[in-house]
Amino acid sequence: MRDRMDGSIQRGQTAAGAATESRRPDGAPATTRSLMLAVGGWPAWSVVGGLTVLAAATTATGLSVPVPTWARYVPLAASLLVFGLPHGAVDHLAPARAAGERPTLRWLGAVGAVYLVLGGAYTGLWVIAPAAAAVFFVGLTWFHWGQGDLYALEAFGGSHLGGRAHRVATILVRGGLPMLVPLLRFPERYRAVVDAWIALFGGGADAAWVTAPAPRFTLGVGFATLTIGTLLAGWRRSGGGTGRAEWRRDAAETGLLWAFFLLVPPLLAVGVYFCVWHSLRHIARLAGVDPASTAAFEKRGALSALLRTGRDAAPLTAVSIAMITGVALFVGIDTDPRTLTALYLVFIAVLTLPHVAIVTWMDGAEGTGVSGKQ
Ligand SMILES: CC1=C(/C=C/C(C)=C/C=C/C(C)=C/C=O)C(C)(C)CCC1
Ligand SMILES: [Fe+2]
Repeated sequence: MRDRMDGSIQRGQTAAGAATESRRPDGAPATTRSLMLAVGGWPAWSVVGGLTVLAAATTATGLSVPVPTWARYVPLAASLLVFGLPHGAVDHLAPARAAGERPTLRWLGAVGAVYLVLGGAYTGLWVIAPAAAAVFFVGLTWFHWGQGDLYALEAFGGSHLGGRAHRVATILVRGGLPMLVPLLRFPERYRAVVDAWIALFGGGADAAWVTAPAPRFTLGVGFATLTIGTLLAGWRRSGGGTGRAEWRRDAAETGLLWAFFLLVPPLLAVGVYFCVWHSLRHIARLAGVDPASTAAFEKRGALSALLRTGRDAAPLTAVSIAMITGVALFVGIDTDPRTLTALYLVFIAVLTLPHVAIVTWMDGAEGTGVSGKQ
């Protein structure tokens, strides 16, 4: 969908691209790239890189840094305000903007209906079959976080990305890093999180299959092979010049995330990743389709663009926090952080299904992700 021209991204073919270009004929595609680097690139690389170096140093020196139990919950708790919940709270405006239109009542109604139907159905599944709903949630996040990273790779340049098979493989690799790699190193902690989701619904909290060693070994070897194969395919396509540099960034990110999720305890790692990696990348995407945020970025920089998107996200973030607080009070949940985290994640799960539908629709409208052509 994007041809490379003089090192900038050409988005002419797409609905959003056409609108973007007509709004800013002076090089909007390059702005998409710098927005993704400034908002979705450097902050994520610094935080995830810093934590990985720290974790590697303590592991290598055998030094044990006791992380107090409550601290493990901090990033996930922070995601209520720090980019996590807010990144989805712009869904009512995002599809219209991705299509190069103004959000009208019709758009709002359509997004509301998607949330009501899919969110409602998925809530039902949690009540009827919590174990199946839990497995589905991990699979859904696997796809969605992979989809988010594929979009970012394209925004960075992405000329090493191939056709559909390579794109699907890239989604599987990028989504599997946060969803599968923690299981390989920390099965017990992984299982505790899944058990707590199921326990919320009173079911027998026993996801014993999570910690079974044989499938874990097979999954690990399979996923490592998929990672290497996907990177090799990208390397072959990348040729020389900027393509090779883009491939190098992809490979470095992939390696970094492998190390991060192998070294940092999962609750902490997934919480940090959700806030500064996935959510910030999506916010960079949102800012890129919103003329006001893009203008703010061009004039005053990344923080200004973030504040504008934050303003759009504020009302529905507040509604979501009120809803989850209401549910917690209504069911009289205890204040054990494990239970609160489980409730928060199930709440996120219910919001994530419609959110994924919206983002997948945006991919189609913009001709990106699996919908992208080479
Ligand atoms: C916390 C945690 C887990 C799952 C988290 C999930 C599934 C989060 C999903 C968040 C979403 C979808 C946000 C919206 O984009 C695991 C990997 C089971 C175990 C380790 C700790
Ligand atoms: Fe998302």
